[in-house]
Amino acid sequence: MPDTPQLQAQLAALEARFRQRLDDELDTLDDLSAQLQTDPSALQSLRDRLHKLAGSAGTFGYGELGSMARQLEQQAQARLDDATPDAATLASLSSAGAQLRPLLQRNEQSEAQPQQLDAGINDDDRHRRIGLLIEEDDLASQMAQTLDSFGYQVIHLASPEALQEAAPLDALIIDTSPPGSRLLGHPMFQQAASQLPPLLIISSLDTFASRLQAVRAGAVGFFTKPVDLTLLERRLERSFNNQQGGPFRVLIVDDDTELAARYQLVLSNAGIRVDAVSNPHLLLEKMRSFIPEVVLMDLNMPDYSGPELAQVIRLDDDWLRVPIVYLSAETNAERQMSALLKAGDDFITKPISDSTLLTTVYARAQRARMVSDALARDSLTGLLKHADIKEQLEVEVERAKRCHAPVSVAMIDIDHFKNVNDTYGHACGDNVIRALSNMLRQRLRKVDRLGRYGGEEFVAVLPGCSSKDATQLLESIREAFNALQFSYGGQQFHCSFSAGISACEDDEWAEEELLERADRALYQAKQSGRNRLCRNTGAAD
Ligand SMILES: Nc1nc2c(ncn2[C@@H]2O[C@H](COP(=O)(O)OP(=O)(O)OP(=O)(O)O)[C@@H](O)[C@H]2O)c(=O)[nH]1
Repeated sequence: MPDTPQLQAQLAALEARFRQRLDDELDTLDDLSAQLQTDPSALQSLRDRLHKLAGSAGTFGYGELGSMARQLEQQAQARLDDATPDAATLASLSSAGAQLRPLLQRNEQSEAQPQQLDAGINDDDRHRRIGLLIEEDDLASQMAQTLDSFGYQVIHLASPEALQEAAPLDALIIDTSPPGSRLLGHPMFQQAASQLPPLLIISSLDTFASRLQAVRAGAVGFFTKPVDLTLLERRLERSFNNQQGGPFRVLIVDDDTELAARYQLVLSNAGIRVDAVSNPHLLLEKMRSFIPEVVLMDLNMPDYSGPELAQVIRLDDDWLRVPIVYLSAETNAERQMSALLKAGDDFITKPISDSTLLTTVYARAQRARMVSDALARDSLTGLLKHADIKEQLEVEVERAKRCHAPVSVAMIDIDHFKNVNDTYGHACGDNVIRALSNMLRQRLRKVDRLGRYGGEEFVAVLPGCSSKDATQLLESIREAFNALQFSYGGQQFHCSFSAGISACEDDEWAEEELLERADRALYQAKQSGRNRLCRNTGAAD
């Protein structure tokens, strides 16, 4: 595979150059911020510099810094558009460099400890920040408590003006129901939807007009009182789904290793995971171990043609969802068509510009993931289905072997769930299942994989996590779930779960063994009284 030292050196050189530029850039931002106090004309330069930084930082792995630069850029733009002085914006812009510098340091620290980053529980994943603009104290505190138990960080906002100060927010929930509320008419909500976090609106009016007003305000969710908090949480989660799922995986099939290395450089620089095969005999093996979401296929190779290899891939039902894109200097439309009729989904014509390559791959990968997700996800919980979580376990075990890193598996089963159904009804039981799945999803990291294994049984795959770390994490979720209060028909009740944990802390284990061990540990947890975790470390047991 073309993961050559030269490529690494190229990437490293690019990154080092950017890192060096960052120091200078933050110094310049400091200067401009200071200048802003006395010279308003500095605002335009400040905005332009922030714009550039927002565009480049993420590409080089400084995602948080890039997002903050984007927020500041938007503030500067808003101020440029509106001549009315605004003390809060001015104060924020006057410390632009100071706000960005800690994010750079934070990035640096996490870069310095890649192992810890992998093995850490939850800490690498910032809790999602949810702003609440809710006047009614009872609703605000009930919502804060529920969102907190799902692992969100709740920020209470006293007024729309507080929005800027609270940025960056991952979502904003506003209550428009108090009589005479003009919240949605506030200038803060008149800006483009792309400049606001995803908006969820609560209203006391369940009418077409109130829904239309919500849509026009750019809402991604609309709820009438009394608010079903489980449903609201689910909608929140759905609005985040597009942002989740880890880097796209792209496989390049090309006998020209130099060229493949070039594509790899461009794609991996944009955060895409890339692998390459130059020997077609290894193609199927690579498909199975890497599980790509897009295949980039050279059209003409010495002993094989691209369409032949594409057809070999298409013989296997498992790969029907994976788009195959030909990379070719072939511009003849008829010949392109003939290749596509055999197999394959798209053409990119060589020479390929970096942006064409990236755009095509992104669009294809995004769509493939959406289709895959829609097919793979369980309708009640939105989690991966049985077969798909097993597939993800395979991917993670392979990765763990490659990186010599641990991976843990947790099998989680709600206790006495039949009683919940029998006492409160099946619909209420469904809500309990949803609540646990939402809580797990929130409290696990983005890199973790979570599936609904059976009725009230879940499987979590935790890459980079030792069994000790996994136990600690699951223990905190067990406590939070047990503390969650469910209500049904005026009755209140609590639920619990038991879990079995196993881990692969060396390279020898197969995924089946991990699942079996977790299952045995779960059985043990049930036998010893439920509402507890048991660990199966693989040591004589
Ligand atoms: N509401 C609801 N119930 C389900 C669903 N899938 C499975 N169940 C029910 O979950 C219950 C599982 O019961 P059991 O396997 O006996 O286990 P349990 O009562 O949880 O007891 P322990 O696991 O031993 O603590 C059965 O009554 C199933 O009908 C679902 O999607 N929704």
